[in-house]
Amino acid sequence: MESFKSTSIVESLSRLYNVLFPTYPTASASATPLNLGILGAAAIAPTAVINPAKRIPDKFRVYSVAARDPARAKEYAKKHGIIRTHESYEELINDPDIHAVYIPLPNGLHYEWAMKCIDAGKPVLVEKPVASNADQAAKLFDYARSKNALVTEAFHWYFYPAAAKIKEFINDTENFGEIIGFDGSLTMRLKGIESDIRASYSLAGGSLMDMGCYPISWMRYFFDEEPISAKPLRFIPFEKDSKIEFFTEIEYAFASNPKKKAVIKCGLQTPWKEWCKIGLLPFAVIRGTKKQLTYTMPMFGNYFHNIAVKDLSTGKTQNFQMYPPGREVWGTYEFQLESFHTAITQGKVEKMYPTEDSVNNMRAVDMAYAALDLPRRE
Ligand SMILES: NC(=O)C1=CN([C@@H]2O[C@H](COP(=O)(O)OP(=O)(O)OC[C@H]3O[C@@H](n4cnc5c(N)ncnc54)[C@H](OP(=O)(O)O)[C@@H]3O)[C@@H](O)[C@H]2O)C=CC1
Ligand SMILES: O=C1OC[C@@H](O)[C@H](O)[C@H]1O
Repeated sequence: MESFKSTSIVESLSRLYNVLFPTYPTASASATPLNLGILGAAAIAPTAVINPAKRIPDKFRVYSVAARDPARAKEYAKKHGIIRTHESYEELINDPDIHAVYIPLPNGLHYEWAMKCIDAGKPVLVEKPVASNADQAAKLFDYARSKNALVTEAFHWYFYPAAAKIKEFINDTENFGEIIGFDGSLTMRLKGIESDIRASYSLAGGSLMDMGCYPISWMRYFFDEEPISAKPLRFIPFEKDSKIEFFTEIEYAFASNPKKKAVIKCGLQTPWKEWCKIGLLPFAVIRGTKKQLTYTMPMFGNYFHNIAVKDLSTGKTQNFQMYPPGREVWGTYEFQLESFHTAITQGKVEKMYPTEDSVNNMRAVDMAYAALDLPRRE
């Protein structure tokens, strides 16, 4: 609890200003940053790596991007200040000047291109979910191990210091009680969803794949236990492809306690009514027998986050924040990228999202699809 504190409005506004209007440090003269290459002129790359790299210019520089259409790559590179482009994904990963690769391709292409990066001898940060299903994820990491290669999933929330502090807090059984429940939610209403990669079964889309994988990963992280079964509570299919869910609600059960349950809500096209009930912001609620903790904004926490601890015996709630001292403006992505650098340069792979968690997370996603009677993503 000592590491949790309340943030004043002035602190919050000043931090928010600096997050929205960032100033970046310049690289030191002696710096030898790693050259990062991006596969695909993807919408997420500026948030996930291009801007975060500007905060750590001694460690990374975004060196190149490749797109299916080379002209698109050139335009994207110009817009984002990327040094050069490659004519194809293949050419980029095989260039000796590229030291590491980031894969923000559609989910269904993660496995294929991560395997190719291993063969090209490149450490690779793969967007979530790391593969289309658990078998693929297991194969990918087995292959990476056999080649002593670094392949890691971009579950950026994991790197925000508040997550580990919360875990420490809830694991103090004397204070928190036994952990018996979880509610996690990540929902949105995406514009242009019909033509989005998330609505394509052949690209391994779906709301569990895109959004649900986050609250599932929070559940597994805070519970430190794998679910044994999943029960579908609600499912709204995409009218043009019933294999794609636009909104899903799933309940998981656990072996340690038949009463222990976790409810996950995720939506690509969340019904307005549901949004009014659950709110727009992502959250993870961990229920103990003595206390209940609500972590609002486990991702994008540098804009704002809140940790509400309710004492179940008094009914009183205290609210805290945990902006990392000296790095208040850093988001999940900056911490993730810095860890990726440490893993590459110092071999500290334990800094990255654990590979067994990547596989088990996909197992929980596969389990949910089976429970919904929907085909696993391939
Ligand atoms: N960490 C995070 O916070 C977030 C992660 N993501 C993840 O990042 C990945 C990309 O998401 P996002 O950036 O929103 O998606 P985009 O559609 O913007 O980008 C996907 C890229 O994949 C390339 N691509 C290659 N083959 C295909 C194909 N057959 N169909 C469509 N695109 C193709 C395109 O690159 P090209 O330029 O070569 O045409 C495109 O730029 C997903 O895995 C998603 O889960 C997404 C959002 C947030
Ligand atoms: O990873 C993600 O996080 C944020 C969402 O808006 C997005 O769709 C998803 O891909």
